[in-house]
Parts: sequence; structure tokens; C-alpha cells
Amino acid sequence: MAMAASISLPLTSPCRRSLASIKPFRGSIRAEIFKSGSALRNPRFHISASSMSIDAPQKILQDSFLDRKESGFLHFAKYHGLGNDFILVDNRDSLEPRVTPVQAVKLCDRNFGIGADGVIFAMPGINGTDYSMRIFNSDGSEPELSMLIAHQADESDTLFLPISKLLLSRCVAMVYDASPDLLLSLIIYEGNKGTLKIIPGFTVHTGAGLIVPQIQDDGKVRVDMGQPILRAPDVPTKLPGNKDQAVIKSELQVNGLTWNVTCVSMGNPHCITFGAKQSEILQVDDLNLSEIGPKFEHHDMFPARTNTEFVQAFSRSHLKMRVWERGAGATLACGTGACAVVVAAVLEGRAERSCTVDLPGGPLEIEWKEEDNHVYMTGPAEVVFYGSVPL
Ligand SMILES: N[C@@H](CCC[C@H](N)C(=O)O)C(=O)O
Repeated sequence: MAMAASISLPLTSPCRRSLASIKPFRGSIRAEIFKSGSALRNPRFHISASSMSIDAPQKILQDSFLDRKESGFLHFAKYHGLGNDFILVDNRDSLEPRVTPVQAVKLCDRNFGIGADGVIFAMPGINGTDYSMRIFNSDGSEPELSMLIAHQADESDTLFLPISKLLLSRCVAMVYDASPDLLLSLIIYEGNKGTLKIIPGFTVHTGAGLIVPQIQDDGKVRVDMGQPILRAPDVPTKLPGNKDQAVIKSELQVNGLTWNVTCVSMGNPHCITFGAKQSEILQVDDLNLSEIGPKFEHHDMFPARTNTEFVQAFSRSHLKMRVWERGAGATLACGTGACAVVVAAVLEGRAERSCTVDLPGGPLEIEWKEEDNHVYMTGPAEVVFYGSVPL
């Protein structure tokens, strides 16, 4: 599979930032810039190792970028939340993902592909719902977060729930808020109607419950991430639980050390550690993640493998974490991971229910509400670019 011959970018400041940050490389990029829906223009950017030139527009395309269905090409949008990046694919015409897990691995490759932590597919609804979701990690594996299902909340809004409630809900909300007329989103654009009909404060129904992303004045999105799952077999982990079957501050042997771990599922499994028993306070910046991460991920105690968060507590409301994601390795952010970390910190008596969690990509605000037992996450999500790749 060759790398994309063309990319498309919206006329927004992220777009300008993206263009400015394109690194020179051999070959050429055709950038198709489009604005306010219908009028798509096609200036060409030839980029080589030493030069960049822009031709005059060649033609006006009447169809939206997302309506293009040339065979052999995959059209996508790339989003990120604090650097946790995903390729979003409009897969609404088939229950079969448009790319195989093997192709997903290639697309996610940061040198030979688009580069991402995973691929998300927006798919037709099942069981009476309008849409369903699937996700492939960058190693081609498929987390439980797949198949979260959204349906039409009322006649006027049509949504699907982004992959992991976290990143995807934030992306949906951000796309709606920032540019509902730009046809930017694979997620919410209704090709046959040519319009977007989303209401502020919309709700999303999912297999995991009702999701209500809210856009705040500062542009960040607050998402109800649902209730944490603590029963060991449901996480899943084979570590012995306490009387409620929760695994809190249990001992796990990894790499010759006894680590204290708490296990939490936010729909996907997380193993959280504040350090090894014999060690001083964990200095997360000193960790060799690529050495230790896989040993947690593939540990016998985690039958479905696990995401792992290494955490340092600065105070009872300020935590810092690094994450080794199942199927993706060290990532810059992980929303479900940050939620699981605050749940673990509360269960271990280390933190209050509202915390700022610093991740390599930036901070997330997490609250585990006592009243409803739900975890609420507040953070950003941004579109990076739109593009096509030959498959
Ligand atoms: N690697 C995860 C799935 C992706 C989670 C996402 N990065 C997040 O922000 O939660 C898994 O396999 O569970």
C-alpha cells in the first residue's frame, strides 16, 4: 500500500497549522482546500525536499470530499485528543470495515502510513440503532470499546458515538461546534441530505448508556464516561479481588519487582500503579516504558491484555501519568486511562474525586462523581487533516 497522493485540509487555523507543519519529503502532495460545503477548490501543492509551489485552482468539485467513493481509495479524517490520534473512516455503507486489521497496521504506521494510534469506523446501526462503531488499535487488535452504539436521539439529530466514548465524543462535539457547515466530519455529515443537523447539548445513546458531551466556553468538551467496572472477572483480571471482588493495591510481579496495582475497566481494561513495593515514589519520567509496558500488557494475570498507567501523585488533586496502551504502545494521552487513574487513586485513598491528570500530551480534568458513580472527563479534541490513501 502506497502512502496518500492527496490530502484535504479545511480552511481553519488547524488547517493552516497542518500545512505549515508538513515536512518536506520526496514525492508530491495534492492538497484540496474546501470551504463552506459545496464549493471545493483544488489548488495544488507540490512539495519536494527542496521546494514548494502552489498552482492555480484547476476545477470546482460539486460533491463533498466525503461523497467521493473512488474505488481503491480510502477517504479519512484524522483527529486527536491531546495527541492520542485516530483515523476516522466513513464506513456507513457496510458492516464490514473498509480496511482489514493488517491494512490498519499499515495506515497507522508513522513512517510508512498516515500515522495514528488507531482506526475508527463509523458503521451502519445494528439492533435498531442508526450507527455502530468499531476501532482497530495500531497493532490491528480490536478493543472492547468497539461496537458502542449510537442511535438517533430524536428526529433532528443524527450522531454516532465515536469509538472510545472519550476521544470520539469529544471529536463529535468539537466538529459540531467548530465547523458544522464545512462538511468536515465523517461522523456527523449526512451525505444524502447535504446538511448537518445537530443540536447543542446533544445526547448520544450507546450500548454503554447515554452519553452527553457538552462543549464548554473554553472550547473543551466534557464527556460522561459512564461507571467504572471493578469486579475482577469483568475487568478482566485473574488477580484475586477483595470481598467486593475489586482488585485494589494488589501485588503483581513484573520485571523482578512487586508492583502495587489497582484494576479498573472503563469499558476496556486498565492496570494502574503508583509504584513498586520496594521503591521510592514513582518518578514517571524516569520509566523505560517500552521495556516495562509490554510486560504488563501481556502479563498472565490479564487474559484480554491490559492498558497500563504509571502514576505519580503531586497532591490529592493533581496526578501525572504515562500510559502504555494495549495494542498501541506508549501514547501521548488516553482518556479511559486518565479516568481509570482517578478511580484507582480514590480507591487507594490517594486523591479526591476531582483531579487534574497530566499526560504527555497535556492535562485532562477528571471527576468521579459520588452521586451517580459516573466518571466525567473534560479535555480537547481537534481535527488534524482530511485525506485519501490508495488501498
Ligand atoms: N488501546 C485501547 C483503546 C484506545 C483507548 C483510547 N486511546 C482512549 O483514549 O481511551 C485499548 O485497547 O483498550
